[in-house]
Amino acid sequence: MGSTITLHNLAKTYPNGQKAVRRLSMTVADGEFLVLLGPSGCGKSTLLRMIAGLETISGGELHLDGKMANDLQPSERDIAMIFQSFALYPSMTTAQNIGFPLAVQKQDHDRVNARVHSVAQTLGISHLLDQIPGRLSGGERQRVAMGRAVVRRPSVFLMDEPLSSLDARLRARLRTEMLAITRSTGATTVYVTHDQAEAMALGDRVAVMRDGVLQQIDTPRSLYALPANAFVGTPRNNLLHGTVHAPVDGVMALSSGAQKITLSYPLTHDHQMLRVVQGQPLLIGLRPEAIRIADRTHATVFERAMTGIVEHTEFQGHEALLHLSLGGQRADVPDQLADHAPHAPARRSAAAFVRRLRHRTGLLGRRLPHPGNTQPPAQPPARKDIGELVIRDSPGARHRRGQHIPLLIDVRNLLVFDERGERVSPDPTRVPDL
Ligand SMILES: Nc1ncnc2c1ncn2[C@@H]1O[C@H](COP(=O)(O)OP(=O)(O)OP(=O)(O)O)[C@@H](O)[C@H]1O
Repeated sequence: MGSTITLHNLAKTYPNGQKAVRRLSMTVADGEFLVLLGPSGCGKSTLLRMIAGLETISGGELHLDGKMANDLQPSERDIAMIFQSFALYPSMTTAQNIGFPLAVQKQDHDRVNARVHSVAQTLGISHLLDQIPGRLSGGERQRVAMGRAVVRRPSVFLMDEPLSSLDARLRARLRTEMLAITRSTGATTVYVTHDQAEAMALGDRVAVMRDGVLQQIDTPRSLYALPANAFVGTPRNNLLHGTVHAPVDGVMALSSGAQKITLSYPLTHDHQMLRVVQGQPLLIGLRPEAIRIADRTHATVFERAMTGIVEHTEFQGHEALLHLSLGGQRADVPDQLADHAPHAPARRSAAAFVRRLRHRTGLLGRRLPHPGNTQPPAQPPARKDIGELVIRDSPGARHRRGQHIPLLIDVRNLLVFDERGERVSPDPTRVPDL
């Protein structure tokens, strides 16, 4: 059995004034595996430690199974925590380390023994029960640490980058095992990582954080398909500066630098709505599946030709990454997003959407300057040295620096964000159809 964890406007300000978590609200369902994803310093560990009771809460409420838990002692929360640096008792054997939480509860020796053996078997470390940690490998020690967390069958697991010190193969194997164990116990899990691939692989849902602010919480599929903003979508997106052209008597197009992507007619609902942001500085997100290397003669009705110039090739064994220049300017995630809490879901009418778009892009009223930041948003510097576009290539292809590469862009897979990084296309009010 797991617990439901509810955070309501949870906040943490450290004594030095550092705001690590800002009014964060979400609910983790009973038995759910939730991944907290975000870059270093965004407040993931602080949030986890507040749930565990290891850090005081500065504001808001924490509820465990509907009961206010802000002031509960860690030992009263039925929570087990697993850290990156697994602190095992060096002089205790594997069996003693795993059984320790039960031993301190003064449980019957035979019962403890039986539980330790059963847990060790599940984790594949029965043959290591008499070893001390100094004689174990990193992976084995992490298994023992997991065993110690699992043995008392807590209703919540909190895991803080538990696998980050292990090599890639072991990490992949252990994370599958960890998922299986938490599923089998029915516990609720909150798992912290800054590894996007790990988050996507593990999470029932993924909560993306930036600078203490929750950006989006959703299933991995929805996060990938419909990122709320450029920050959430960036790790797998190429982000280009661009604008929408919508001449009254011509075809609508997006341009980036000297290159143009004409949209397909009849226009989709999402593309029709882009008319409202014409002429505005925008960010165009191109996911890897939106781009392929092929000549315009191979284009489907949804594909548009572009040309990239090879700046650099990164050989990765199973594939190569081509860094291409498009003659435009690569965009980075706007800093303004940092303090910007995502919008509450809006009404689903097109009119409301248009009004909101207009407001955001300054057609109606001026946007208020960000608190403490009265400067206009600065354009990030051009990074022409490595190109604006990174695409996958077959490892056998030998493209030379300076070579012109024909590209086809699928207009159905375009993401468009406003200059603050908020998604404007696909329609932000659309419910994922996945
Ligand atoms: N005890 C503390 N006192 C003051 N500031 C702190 C303290 N602990 C953390 N911070 C700050 O709070 C912010 C969030 O830290 P936190 O460790 O929660 O981030 P994180 O996302 O877990 O980072 P990482 O992935 O590097 O562990 C950071 O700016 C950090 O420097």
